[in-house]
Amino acid sequence: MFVPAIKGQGTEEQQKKWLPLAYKFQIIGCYAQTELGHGSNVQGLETTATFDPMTDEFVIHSPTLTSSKWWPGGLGKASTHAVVYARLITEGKDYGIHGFIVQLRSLEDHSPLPGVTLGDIGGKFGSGAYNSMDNGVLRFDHVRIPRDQMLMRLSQVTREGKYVQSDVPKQLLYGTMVYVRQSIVADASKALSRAVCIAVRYSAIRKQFGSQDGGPETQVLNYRTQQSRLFPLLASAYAFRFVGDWLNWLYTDVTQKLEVKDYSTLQEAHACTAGLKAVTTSATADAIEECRKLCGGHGYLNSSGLPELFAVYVPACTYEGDNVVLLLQVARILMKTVSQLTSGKQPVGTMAYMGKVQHLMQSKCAVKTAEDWLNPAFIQEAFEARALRMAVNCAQNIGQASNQEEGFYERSPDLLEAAVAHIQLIIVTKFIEKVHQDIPGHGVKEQLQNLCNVYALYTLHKHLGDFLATGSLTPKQGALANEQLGKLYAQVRPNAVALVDAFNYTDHYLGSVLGRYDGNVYPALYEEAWKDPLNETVVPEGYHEYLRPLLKQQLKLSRL
Ligand SMILES: CCCCC/C=C\C/C=C\C/C=C\CCC(=O)SCCNC(=O)CCNC(=O)[C@H](O)C(C)(C)COP(=O)(O)OP(=O)(O)OC[C@H]1O[C@@H](n2cnc3c(N)ncnc32)[C@H](O)[C@@H]1OP(=O)(O)O
Ligand SMILES: Cc1cc2nc3c(=O)[nH]c(=O)nc-3n(C[C@H](O)[C@H](O)[C@H](O)COP(=O)(O)OP(=O)(O)OC[C@H]3O[C@@H](n4cnc5c(N)ncnc54)[C@H](O)[C@@H]3O)c2cc1C
Repeated sequence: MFVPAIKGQGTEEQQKKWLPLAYKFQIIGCYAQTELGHGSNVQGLETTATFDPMTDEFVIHSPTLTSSKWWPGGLGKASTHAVVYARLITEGKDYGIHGFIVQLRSLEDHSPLPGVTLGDIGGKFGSGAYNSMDNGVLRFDHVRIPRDQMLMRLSQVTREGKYVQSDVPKQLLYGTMVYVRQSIVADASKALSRAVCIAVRYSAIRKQFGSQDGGPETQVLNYRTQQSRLFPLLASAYAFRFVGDWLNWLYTDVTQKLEVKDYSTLQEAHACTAGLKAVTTSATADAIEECRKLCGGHGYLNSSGLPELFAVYVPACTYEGDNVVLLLQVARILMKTVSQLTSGKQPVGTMAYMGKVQHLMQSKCAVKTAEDWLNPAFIQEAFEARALRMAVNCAQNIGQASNQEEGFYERSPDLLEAAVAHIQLIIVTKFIEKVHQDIPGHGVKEQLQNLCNVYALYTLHKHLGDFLATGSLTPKQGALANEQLGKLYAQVRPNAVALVDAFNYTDHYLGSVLGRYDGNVYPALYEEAWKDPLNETVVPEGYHEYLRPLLKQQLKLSRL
């Protein structure tokens, strides 16, 4: 994040100076935004950067305990520099949050520079790999930096101390977060597909209970309940991959537009990255835990790979924007779009469907049989109607409040659901678009088509309340969707293992005895147990000190 921050907010000159140093690891940088007292509310940060025209320097200071930087990854032990976000004060006026490059440690011996106090914030959730990340705490006591270490692409402070705003939107200050949020969506698919690969492979190996005619035991993957819990997660892994690819395209497109000062798609980029980050990370965190349960008792062993995957993954719901906070950003943009519908302004990009308001508010779903749900046009329209009607309902309810902000606050739980509906529509749409493209490989398209339908109909089934409450579907149509879903699971079953093998993960990368490619699970589990340090001794440490006296005493008592 240090590098993208300099790329996005630094002038060409600043980029020329700092980026080669970072690329060659001659300096190590971190992204120091969050403080002890404020993370979500970036405008509430308290660290100050006060310009001193006498010396042509900024004085970086932490005025309160709550202004201590808290969480930045790489800060605690490794970083020599940070991009620090602080309130810029010049000529006695507070101009709000800006980025500054600040050296923290000596390049000679790595000791903190004068006025800098820093360290690691301590152990984190689980005993997994995230504890190898040195998330840190940082305080400044009037630390001076040259004026040219303010990141000056978006605004500048002159030698005289005059504040000059460039003609670019101030939201570009948040550009690094937009970049990382789109990477996090791609990362969600990776984490989810790892968990699903382990659970599918193991479910094909694991057998429980005999068949009714006394034949061999049943692979747990053949249980309908196992399929109905697992196959939607498999479909989600593919869905997130495709929407992640599309989001990467959108981000690249926005970046190219920004270079020629076209800011028209900035809002779209913010809404899509924030919303997709929130929906995909929440779904992935839940799915990894579900995969653990799908592996029964063995899923709880560290050697299954799932506990560590969960512990490392779950903060994704919080970092780079708490998911609820991000969904409320999407909701704000939805409300703005709804309010502009009456003025005739045509929504664009992923909001374009809202332009069909007249039709979608009254449309009746034409599904009559379970097979009708295989028609992508029916799926698309049902998701569009649900999302639009939820947004319009929210807007109408907010409109009845005494003021907009109060209404937004009161209706925020409904707004969250409306935002989720909009984002799920994007995921479904991008999956449908994907399966309409040319897809090489015999039968691959058909499999992707099945997964696309599983993702859409499972999402519909899970959120059926939304579809019914908005009148987008009848209860009968909801039941038909569920009936079709069951048929789809049966079609996915013969290819389930191939569909996870297609992720092409090595055993080393998966790090799971349950998810081994060769399926040799039981010998591997048995062997793994013996590697436990507890098994290095037969008689445990502490036996003579604690257990023996206790056992002896019991023996004496029983002889009395
Ligand atoms: C690099 C490779 C990555 C690989 C990825 C894999 C894994 C990643 C691994 C680890 C990640 C590790 C660490 C994570 C690091 C961090 O967590 S860094 C800290 C991140 N912090 C946050 O995300 C804070 C969340 N808060 C915010 O984003 C914002 O402050 C806010 C919630 C959006 C509110 O801001 P505020 O200024 O109050 O805005 P307001 O609501 O008033 O909106 C003003 C207008 O600005 C628009 N807007 C808001 N955000 C953006 C944006 N990002 N881009 C564009 N526009 C934005 C908003 O829509 C408003 O527009 P109007 O037109 O005025 O309505
Ligand atoms: C592993 C990890 C790595 C991190 N790395 C970095 C880093 O490198 N650099 C950095 O600067 N930061 C980093 N962070 C900080 C991270 O970005 C913040 O923790 C995150 O943005 C959430 O902010 P917060 O902690 O202030 O949560 P809070 O905002 O305090 O959230 C607490 C609760 O309040 C709710 N809430 C908050 N505001 C609202 C609202 N307006 N409406 C409704 N509900 C609300 C939230 O939903 C949540 O339930 C990291 C955090 C973690 C966990």
